[in-house]
Amino acid sequence: MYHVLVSDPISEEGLLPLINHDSVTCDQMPIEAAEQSLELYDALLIRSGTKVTDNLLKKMPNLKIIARAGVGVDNIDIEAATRRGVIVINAPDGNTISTAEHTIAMIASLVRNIPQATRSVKDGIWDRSRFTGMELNGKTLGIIGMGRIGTEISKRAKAFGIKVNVYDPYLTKERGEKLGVASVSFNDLLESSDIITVHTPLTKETKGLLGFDSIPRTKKGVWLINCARGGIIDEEALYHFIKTGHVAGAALDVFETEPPKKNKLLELDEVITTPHIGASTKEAQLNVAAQVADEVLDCLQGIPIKNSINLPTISAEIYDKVKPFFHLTKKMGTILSQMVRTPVKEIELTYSGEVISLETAVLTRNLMAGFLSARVDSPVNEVNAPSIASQRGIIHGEKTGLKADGYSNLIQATVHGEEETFYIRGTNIQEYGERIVNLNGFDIDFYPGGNLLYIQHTDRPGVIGNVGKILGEHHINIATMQVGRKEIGGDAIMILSFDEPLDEEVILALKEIQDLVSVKKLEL
Ligand SMILES: NC(=O)c1ccc[n+]([C@@H]2O[C@H](COP(=O)([O-])OP(=O)(O)OC[C@H]3O[C@@H](n4cnc5c(N)ncnc54)[C@H](O)[C@@H]3O)[C@@H](O)[C@H]2O)c1
Ligand SMILES: O=C(O)[C@H](O)COP(=O)(O)O
Repeated sequence: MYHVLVSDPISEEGLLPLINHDSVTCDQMPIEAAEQSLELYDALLIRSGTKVTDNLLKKMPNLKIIARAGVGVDNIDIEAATRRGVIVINAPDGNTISTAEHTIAMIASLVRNIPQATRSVKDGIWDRSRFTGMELNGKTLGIIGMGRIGTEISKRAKAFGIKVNVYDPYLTKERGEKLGVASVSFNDLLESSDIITVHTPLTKETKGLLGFDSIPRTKKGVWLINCARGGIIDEEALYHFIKTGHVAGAALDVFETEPPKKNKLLELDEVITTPHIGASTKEAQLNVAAQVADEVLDCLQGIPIKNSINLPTISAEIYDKVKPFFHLTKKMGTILSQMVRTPVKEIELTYSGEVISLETAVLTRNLMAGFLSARVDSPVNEVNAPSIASQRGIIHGEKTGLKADGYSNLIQATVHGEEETFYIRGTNIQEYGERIVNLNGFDIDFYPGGNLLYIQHTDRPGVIGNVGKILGEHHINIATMQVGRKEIGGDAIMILSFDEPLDEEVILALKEIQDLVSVKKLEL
């Protein structure tokens, strides 16, 4: 008999296949109430209310799977679950439509003052002139993040006669055309939109994407919406620009801290809110519950599951053989994602030398995971990377036969984008471990780890000296430095490593050097 604990409110109807299954006993109660019997459970089903910490996992030694009935898994310590061999799954698209509909409802409510007018009527005040709104027909909606939810919003907005502009650096032109939206630059979106709605994950790049720098570039009287994750719109900046009258109003389903505490935005009439209920409809809850119920049953019965976030799919024996290339391929993907910031159509892996006798498919998936991690909301691993890539129209392929160039093994990953092609080559050398040996035709040799800086420049006397001079002026010690060029006086690159991470100020100073084409920190 399998024991399942459902510790958040999840649609019972959706869970019926699990609840009614002969081999399952299902308890529905919060973690605190199950404290005495935690060691019993084989499966844990949650929403965002349950925090799955390493400590909780320690008390659940029998646990095989954690199922998140929804998208975000930021309340689960994935690393701890993976380490403890617990599979984590989610239901990535079960609540897409409901969240898109909620966003549309928020937009309509905001521009027509519906919550404020409701309050006024209920207070006995019949004031029709105070609530003059804005018509949506003919206005421009800027959607930042054209994934599952952004796409559904664009379809619905068009029915209102709204023109839709989208900004998503990872959206290919072809997909944009297929969806019938105008893909524009971030700046054009800011300048052209009457309403801006964000639908990206919360990442280092999207935190404060609408903030003190960008909001002043929007139209005066712009309306801002956040039904994605708190923090994508900087709350401090939002408050400031509503007070100055630049932003007409905002609709927020999510907050930097939930529930919001002492949040000044809640004092403003121009701000309408809901308590993170984008996914809270009967239908969405039924969808996500049914999706995870099926997957949990499959998992408990040993049937392969589809939406795993961390499932290791290879046996320990195969894992041992591919291990030397495991981190290497992940890092190659991560470097590629930082080198290529434009839409991508294809990732092609070429293997040569000893590595071709191994289970290279897992390495390819691993590299894709490294590449995609910076671009999508939910965790990407070697299990779910291919399906995430295909959802985004990125194809991938593998071949063998690259000349090993004297290395006992060599892996090349080539990214074909709309505007550029970029490749990276890596190897694992017995005495030295992982090395990156070529970046887009530049022979180079560095360990992919630590604090790295990539500089592209023209091969001229004095450039390297100037880099050293600026770093010296900032009291920065260079640990290692590699230079690669294709021909004398042509394009060249440098890879430098440091003991400490570099400040932005140093990067800005380096960018001032003549003959430097690009300067990037490589984060691994
Ligand atoms: N309010 C709710 O109850 C609720 C419900 C479901 C999902 N969500 C949140 O909504 C957001 C979107 O969910 P989704 O399912 O559409 O995710 P998704 O992964 O399908 O789409 C995210 C999109 O953002 C794009 N993106 C990534 N970085 C970007 C950047 N720097 N600038 C512009 N675009 C960028 C990606 O290319 C992708 O197309 C997530 O934050 C998710 O957690 C909220
Ligand atoms: O990540 C999600 O799916 C949404 O934010 C909804 O979360 P909830 O299931 O706790 O409502």
